[in-house]
Amino acid sequence: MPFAIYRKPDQQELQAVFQTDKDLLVSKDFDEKGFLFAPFDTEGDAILIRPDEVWKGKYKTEILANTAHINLVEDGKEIHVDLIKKGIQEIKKGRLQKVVLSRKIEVPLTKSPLEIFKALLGTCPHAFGYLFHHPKVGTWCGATPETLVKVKDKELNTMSLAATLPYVAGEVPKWGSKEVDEQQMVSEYIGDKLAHTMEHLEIDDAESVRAGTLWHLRSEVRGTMLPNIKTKEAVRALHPTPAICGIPTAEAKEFIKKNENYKRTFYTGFLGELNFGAKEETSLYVNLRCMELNKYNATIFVGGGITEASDPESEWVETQNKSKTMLNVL
Ligand SMILES: C=C(O[C@@H]1C=C(C(=O)O)C=C[C@H]1O)C(=O)O
Repeated sequence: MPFAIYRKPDQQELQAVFQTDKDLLVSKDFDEKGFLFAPFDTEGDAILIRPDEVWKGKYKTEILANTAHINLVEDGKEIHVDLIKKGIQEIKKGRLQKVVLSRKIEVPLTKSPLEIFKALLGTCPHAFGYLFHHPKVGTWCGATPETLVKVKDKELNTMSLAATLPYVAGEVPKWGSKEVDEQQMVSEYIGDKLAHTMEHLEIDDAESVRAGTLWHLRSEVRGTMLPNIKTKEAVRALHPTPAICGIPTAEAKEFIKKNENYKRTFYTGFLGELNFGAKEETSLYVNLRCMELNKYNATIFVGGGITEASDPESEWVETQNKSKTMLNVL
């Protein structure tokens, strides 16, 4: 039976949504109620789990340390480094400013989906952790640090999240100009994209936030939507954000589709509650730090933002560091 079980960031509660038949439901206008699971490609179907049964329960997250030694997967390095070089060359031609390039990693499975999900909740308490299953779509699991959009009445919250450094206990991250500029670019772009839908909009200064084994730079963004604007318009204005696609959006998307060596499907899509609960709130997250679970293996997805200032080797290392979040629990 289709279901999603999830824990919101920093919460001590688990929630689950079950659909009692196996129908594949699609949300067209984000007017329905339920749990949404949408792909990266805006032309693809946004899957909806109808909340026939809803369950909530207290869940004390058992905080787990990250494994001291993780075996990173070096396969595919040359292909990914070449892709990054190609991205930098394209940016130098002047049409593209930023493009997010990604890859997938196959790892044999030794644990059940539920064990993996519980371990992710323990290692990433500040993330939105989820386990999604639909017999006609597959099984996905992740712990994402990124909110796409939250809408309550007309109040909207989102964030500009970009730039990555490894987390080292007891040390504060030292951001370089590449990272600061990259995150600033994302903030400005989100501001521009939302401008026509909002009465007013505030974008906070960037702060360092921890996501499992990593640091990111984040600015919170909030505002009030114009009376005639619905969640659908806000989502369409935001997705795909430059945090996971690039700047300008159309050019970056085209470059990704043409040059990435696989189909992203639900990685860098978005998921979460749609018009949910008594107050019909929506809270959607970007599907990052995630994996697709099959019978015998897990497919992990990782990527990073490429700008003119990117160094291909460091960008490879960044995707390796991102993969630790998932490798840690497999
Ligand atoms: C694309 C990913 O993450 C995104 C890219 C980041 C970056 O380029 O530094 C940081 C956070 C996310 O917005 C990913 O985790 O796969």
